[in-house]
Amino acid sequence: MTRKNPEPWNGRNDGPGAENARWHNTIVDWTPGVAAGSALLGFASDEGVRRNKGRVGAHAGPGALRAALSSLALHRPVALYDAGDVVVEGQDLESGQEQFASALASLLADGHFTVGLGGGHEITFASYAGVARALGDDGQWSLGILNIDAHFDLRDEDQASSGTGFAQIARAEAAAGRTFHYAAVGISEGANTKVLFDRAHALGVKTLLDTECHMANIGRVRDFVVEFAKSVDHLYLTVDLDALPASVAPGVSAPAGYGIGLDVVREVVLAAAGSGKLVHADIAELNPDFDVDQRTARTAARLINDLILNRG
Ligand SMILES: N=CN[C@@H](CCC(=O)O)C(=O)O
Ligand SMILES: [Mn+2]
Ligand SMILES: [Mn+2]
Repeated sequence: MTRKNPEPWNGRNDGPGAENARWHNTIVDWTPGVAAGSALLGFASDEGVRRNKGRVGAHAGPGALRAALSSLALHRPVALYDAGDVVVEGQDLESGQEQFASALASLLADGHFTVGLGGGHEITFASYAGVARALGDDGQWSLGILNIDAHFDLRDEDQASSGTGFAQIARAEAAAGRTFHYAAVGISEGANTKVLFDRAHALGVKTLLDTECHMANIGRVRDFVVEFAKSVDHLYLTVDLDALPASVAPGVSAPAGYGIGLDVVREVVLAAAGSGKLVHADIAELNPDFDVDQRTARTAARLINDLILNRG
């Protein structure tokens, strides 16, 4: 595992000034002591996907997300920082998760809003660990974890993977004497066995199925997010891109057979961003090897942009 410094951002340049602002000519490298803003931290890992028997390639996700963000126009002044990547080398996922958690906790302690760039969904335990450290590991705060995903990722296995993150968090929260607050949006009945649904039920997971997530039902979807956010002190949003239809997000390990529409995902992201509770978000499972015309990366980039610009 290593820490990689940010690389230069490039993109279309239409001239100087705020009216020509894009990500690449606005974002600067994070350095200690910079004014609070929004900071990107990559997690270049697919060791969790490999352990979960998926299609590897997500280690290149952070670079592909930056490339898709670079030319996006910025319509409001915003302080953007790139804090580089934590790179998981070989099979040492746990050291990488620890290093990501430590770097994330420092950024949060400095007052930044942070966005984790995955990487497989093994990023979620690293994100959680960093947020918990920043809040105070032994504190009695409540953290809501909102996951947009086709999968519960509640596998109960000896070895951590991209499919175990929320079971690991549940155990960590119980060990700290806190209640586990987990809400999942876009869950597919076809992609989760009864064992996983039963585990979700036993853990009190609030669930919206993919079949419930459509625009005719958007009021209920929005209420679900708003009520969940109200019920906790702090919110962490994680977006697994395999929640989207395979036509929108082909570049993932496990493309959705059904999937929830981008308009619904955007509403969920905006509701989380506007909750006033959101401290951290991450985007998981982008696998550039299977992407088509950067379709998945571009979609993810718009969601990151929406999240940062609409955070209340
Ligand atoms: N993070 C992904 N988790 C899914 C993967 C499913 C699959 O590979 O088909 C899971 O473990 O259920
Ligand atoms: Mn998934
Ligand atoms: Mn997942």
